[in-house]
Amino acid sequence: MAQAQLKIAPQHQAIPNPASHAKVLAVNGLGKSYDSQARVLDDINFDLHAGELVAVIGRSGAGKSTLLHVLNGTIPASEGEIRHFAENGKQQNIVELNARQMRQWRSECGMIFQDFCLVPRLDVLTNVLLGRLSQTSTLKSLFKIFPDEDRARAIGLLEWLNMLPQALQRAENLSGGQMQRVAICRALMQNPKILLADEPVASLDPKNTRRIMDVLRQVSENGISVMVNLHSVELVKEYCTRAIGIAKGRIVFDGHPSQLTDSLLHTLYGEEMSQLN
Ligand SMILES: Nc1ncnc2c1ncn2[C@@H]1O[C@H](COP(=O)(O)OP(=O)(O)OP(=O)(O)O)[C@@H](O)[C@H]1O
Repeated sequence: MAQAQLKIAPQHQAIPNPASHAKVLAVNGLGKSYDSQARVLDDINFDLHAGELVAVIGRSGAGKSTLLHVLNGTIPASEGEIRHFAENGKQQNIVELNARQMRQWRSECGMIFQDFCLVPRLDVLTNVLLGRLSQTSTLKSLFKIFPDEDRARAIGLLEWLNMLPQALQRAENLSGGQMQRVAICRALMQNPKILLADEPVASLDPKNTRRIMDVLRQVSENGISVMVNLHSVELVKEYCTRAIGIAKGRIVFDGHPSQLTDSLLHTLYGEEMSQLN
């Protein structure tokens, strides 16, 4: 996919529904408990399709972040299965992968973390190139030896997200919105089929928020399945093709954002309703 040439799309009038596209994930009976605590995720079931832009919503502590981390494999599941359907027809259960297979899975399932996880003292371009880490030897990355085609792709992605002027700046000198864009470039560098974004617009100003949401929409329109934790129902309704609502670790809503009624939102957010926008 040539994300590097993509341009931010203009405002969309109607949200398409890509639920009929190829299934990429089937999550069945997924559960998670940390230590001996009660279940943080309980009997989670859903399918994910190519090109969907799915918002994961719910009050603080509902389990949204945990869900994305379990899908990505950075946190192990306690029970259930996450079945991945690859383009070549192969299937695998993510919860059963060994370490090598898990590294491969993480290159297909990119994740943008809440705290960006950039290397502060490295320049922006190298941070983006580190997205190829699973496909490059550690020694080569240590000495910043990357193939020309990877460099060209990284530069293309930075250009797409208007970050090329900062390419040689240290990541630690960037603003939050700029760091978020670099984190997206790094995740896309892996050429993922699925992109998970854990609160990518938290603490961003309105302009940067729209910029990031426009990018996520563009990515999904190119066939990548995007799952994003969001706290703004307004953004969910404007951008997402589907919303999954979680309360106390269970899915209580799975449907089109336009179906999110006040009563459903009240079930999801309780007294946090007043803080929504
Ligand atoms: N590493 C951990 N060890 C123990 N408990 C954890 C851990 N991480 C999260 N939890 C607990 O799991 C529950 C769900 O947390 P999670 O971060 O997934 O919620 P969230 O919906 O993403 O919340 P927020 O919107 O505030 O980020 C919370 O009760 C939290 O305290």
